[in-house]
Amino acid sequence: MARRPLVVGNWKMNCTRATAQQLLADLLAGLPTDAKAQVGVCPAYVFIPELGAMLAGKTIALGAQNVADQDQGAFTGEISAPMLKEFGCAYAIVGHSERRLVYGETNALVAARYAKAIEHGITPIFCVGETLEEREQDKTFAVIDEQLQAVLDLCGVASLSQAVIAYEPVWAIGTGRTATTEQAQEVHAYIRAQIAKLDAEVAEGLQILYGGSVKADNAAALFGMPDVDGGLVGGASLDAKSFLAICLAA
Ligand SMILES: O=C(CO)COP(=O)(O)O
Repeated sequence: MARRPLVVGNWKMNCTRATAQQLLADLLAGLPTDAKAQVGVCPAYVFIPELGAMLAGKTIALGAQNVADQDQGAFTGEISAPMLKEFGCAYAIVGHSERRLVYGETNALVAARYAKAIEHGITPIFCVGETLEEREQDKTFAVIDEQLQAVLDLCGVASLSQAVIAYEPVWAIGTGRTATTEQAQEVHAYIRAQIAKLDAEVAEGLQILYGGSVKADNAAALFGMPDVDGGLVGGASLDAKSFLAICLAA
């Protein structure tokens, strides 16, 4: 089964109201309608209503950078899946390393967020990946096993047919230090093989994105690897020209 490439821009906590609109307008103007890759953008929550309106009927998909583990209630600062759905979000990133490491989100919390996205028909972009220290201690696969297992325990392998996985080695995020194509392929193939042990069909159809210093000049090589199905792009997604070049490399 051929997997369609997917390229998603994670804008993180960047842009003003005006620059967010301009960036999206430039992407809409520059992305060919017959682009091979599905393209998505994940702006900060406050920009979602306006950008969602700009995207009505367009081919670029809208996503959020996180999603609550609850539907509604006394959860100050959280945004629920039904709220995101109402504003047209097709995707929600869960378990980004910045959430895990800066804000202390655990595997269990990430799995609960993932579950809510699935329950409400939002595709979670489930991030996994090791720190530099973990890689140096040869713990990469063990760390990824634990991150995956939390989601498998709560939601089962079938849920992955409605999800996307993003492998983001923490040491490659925002550092300009990209994983080599071989390093990325090795981990992507490992993730797919682990899932294939449980369900070969789900594993075959699963889009596994690479994230971590994806740029216009390394995207084609990364996306050319057999188990790399696109990218989750941070810094380079804030510049329309470079993000469009990355999209077209997929
Ligand atoms: O964290 C990332 C995407 O979610 C990657 O960020 P950079 O592309 O800036 O390294």
